[in-house]
Amino acid sequence: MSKPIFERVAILGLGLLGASLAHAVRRGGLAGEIVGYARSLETRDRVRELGFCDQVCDSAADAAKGADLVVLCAPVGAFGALAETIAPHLRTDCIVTDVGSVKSAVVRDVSPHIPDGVHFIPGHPIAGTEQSGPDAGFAELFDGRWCILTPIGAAEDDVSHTADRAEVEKLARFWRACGSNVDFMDPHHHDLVLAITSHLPHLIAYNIVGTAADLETVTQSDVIKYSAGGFRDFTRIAASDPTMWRDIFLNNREAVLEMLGRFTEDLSALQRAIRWGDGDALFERFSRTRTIRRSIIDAGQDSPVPDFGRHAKPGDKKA
Ligand SMILES: NC(=O)c1ccc[n+]([C@@H]2O[C@H](COP(=O)([O-])OP(=O)(O)OC[C@H]3O[C@@H](n4cnc5c(N)ncnc54)[C@H](O)[C@@H]3O)[C@@H](O)[C@H]2O)c1
Ligand SMILES: O=C(O)C(=O)C[C@]1(C(=O)O)C=C[C@@H](O)C=C1
Repeated sequence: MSKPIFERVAILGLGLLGASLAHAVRRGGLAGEIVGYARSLETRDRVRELGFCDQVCDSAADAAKGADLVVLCAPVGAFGALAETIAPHLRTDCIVTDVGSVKSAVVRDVSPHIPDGVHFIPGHPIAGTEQSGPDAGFAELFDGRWCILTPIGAAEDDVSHTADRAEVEKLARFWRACGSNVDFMDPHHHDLVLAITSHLPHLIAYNIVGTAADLETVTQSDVIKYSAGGFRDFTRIAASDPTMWRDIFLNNREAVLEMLGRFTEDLSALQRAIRWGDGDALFERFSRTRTIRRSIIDAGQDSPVPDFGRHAKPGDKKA
């Protein structure tokens, strides 16, 4: 158990990410007090029952008051309004951060509301599951995963010239104590990288599962009964929270459209290779992608099944 890094951590939004963060903060003893806010009474009551916050407030302003760390954990489309609501109540010198899956739009929406003397340091833990809500949270979610911080004005991998250098380092220390590895990027670069590694895969999953569900010649029960490994993996991703993902696509539009354009061209090339029986082209492509998978495993970015960080929680029965 470490010494607390913050006196009062306010977590606004108590779904998968907010709840997991509260659990991780408690596990590490990283805060004197964990205060939570959720929009609905039902969630607030459930969080009181689950007991992972020391206090659950009925308003975001009350939760943020007196906090030296405020973490926005709602869907990214809600961040601007949340920041506006809490702004007058923020303690001077407090750090405001977030866990949103896009960064440029968050900087655009939140920065205008941040008062002088408050440090806004956007962040994104690259850790999640397809589950949502407060019951889905667990302390191990961030263990061994990357958390990307995108301090405003910092070049990639270099936070030395941000005005908030000491605060950036404090926040990085906090995420490390939550189990993460920390990296720095500028928001634009983050959005491009995540567009290909996270957002496009989700779009493809939503689309392929939707296509299968709409087929007339293959019934839905055929799809469910004979769902092979590949399709099954897509259905897990396509079960992710619709509000969260709507907000991600609306707020990372340009980067996603750029990656989607490239993807569509590459898909057309595969289509052509199949049509013309060009086995060499298919073989070359599949061999190249196999190397990527091996590099991910070699880099320790994939874990053996069952993967508690992604598919299940410790204590869950093996499927
Ligand atoms: N789920 C993932 O895999 C994952 C991973 C990394 C980052 N994120 C980011 O974390 C954030 C939260 O995602 P999650 O998976 O915890 O979602 P979730 O649906 O489990 O939880 C979101 C919470 O925010 C609350 N909320 C919704 N609208 C709100 C509003 N207008 N004001 C205040 N609260 C509101 C919801 O009631 C819910 O409690 C998102 O910004 C998402 O992009 C998610
Ligand atoms: O594993 C999953 O279920 C996830 O989708 C997690 C995932 C990802 O794409 O890797 C989803 C969104 C994030 O912002 C970060 C992580």
